[in-house]
Formats: sequence, C-alpha cells, structure tokens
Amino acid sequence: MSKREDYISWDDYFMGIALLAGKRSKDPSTQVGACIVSANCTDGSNSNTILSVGYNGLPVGCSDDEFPWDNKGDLLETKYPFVVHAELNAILNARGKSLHGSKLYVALFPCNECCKAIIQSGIREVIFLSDKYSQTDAVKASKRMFSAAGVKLTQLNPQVKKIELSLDINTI
Ligand SMILES: Nc1nc(=O)n([C@H]2C[C@H](O)[C@@H](COP(=O)(O)O)O2)cc1CO
Ligand SMILES: [Zn+2]
Repeated sequence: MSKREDYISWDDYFMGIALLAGKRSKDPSTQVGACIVSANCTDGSNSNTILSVGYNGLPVGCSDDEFPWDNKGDLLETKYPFVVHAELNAILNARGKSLHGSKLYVALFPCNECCKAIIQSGIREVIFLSDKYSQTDAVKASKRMFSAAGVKLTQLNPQVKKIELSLDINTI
C-alpha cells in the first residue's frame, strides 16, 4: 500500500487549528482563533511545533454572561473595551515561552494593539485568511508597524476550502 496523498498541508493544518480554537469564542458576531508555530529551522529540528493557541474572549474572572457582547452603542455597553483578541491571548497563553522567530496563524488580520504585542514578542511572520477590516485605521496602523518592523505578512491561499471533523466514534 502506498502512502495517503490527500493529507492536509502544514499551512492548512495550522490555520485549521486557529479556526478550531475560534469555535470556543462566545462572541456572537466574530469568532477569531490564532495559533503560534515555531520557526522553520534549517536543520529541521523543532520546526512546525505549536507553541500556543488562543481565541477572542474575556479576561479570566470576567463572566461571559455578565459582560456585554454588543458591537454597537455606548463603548462601555459593548464588548470592545473588554475582549482580549485571539492573537494577544495566544501570546499570553505561551506564558513567557520564547516566541522569537515564530509564525502566527490567524483567521483575521491583526489590529494595531495585537500588532504591537506580535512585534515585541519576536513573531516574524503573520499568516492570515481574512482582511475584512483592511479599510479601518487599526489595520492601516498595523500594516505600517509590521512593515517597519520587517514582519512578513502572508495571506493564506488554502489548498482545501473545507476541513471536516467528525466526533462520531463510528467514523474513526
Ligand atoms: N484580529 C482580530 N482578532 C480578534 O480577536 N478580534 C476580535 C475582537 C472582537 O471580539 C471580534 C470583532 O468583533 P466585530 O467588530 O467583528 O463585531 O473579534 C478582532 C480582530 C480584528 O482586528
Ligand atoms: Zn487585536
């Protein structure tokens, strides 16, 4: 028997992990996931290892049922001042582990605040799917900083449009 040929690529796999993490988000309008992966080492050691994962959600101790999820209205009655973005959560979930030279896979292009944390933590490449907020000042500021800091930006061209998972034991 020869090897399976329809296995998913590394890029689709890590973006898939980011998207799966986003499924944990309680945000009713936009669920974002992020996955941080170690750099490609020239000798192949420890490359393509998942260092951390995160999704957009409230800080620990802030109840998902008590804080607002609205995206319109007075700022303090919306989610915006409270939600930790997926990228920042992934960086913080690494708990101080070195992220130098790593890559970050994220479903949605990072905002300016996450951009600063990405640059400062040593992440050298951002691979994203959607850039639906490209016209916002947050994304424009972000692109300016990424460019100045030399962080590579790659919009993923996935090899597959869909990855299906079944948790039915009869399908294993
Ligand atoms: N890159 C991002 N990572 C994120 O985790 N988010 C989060 C913040 C909010 O919870 C949600 C955006 O909500 P909305 O404005 O589409 O209703 O996604 C948003 C962006 C966009 O910059
Ligand atoms: Zn952000």
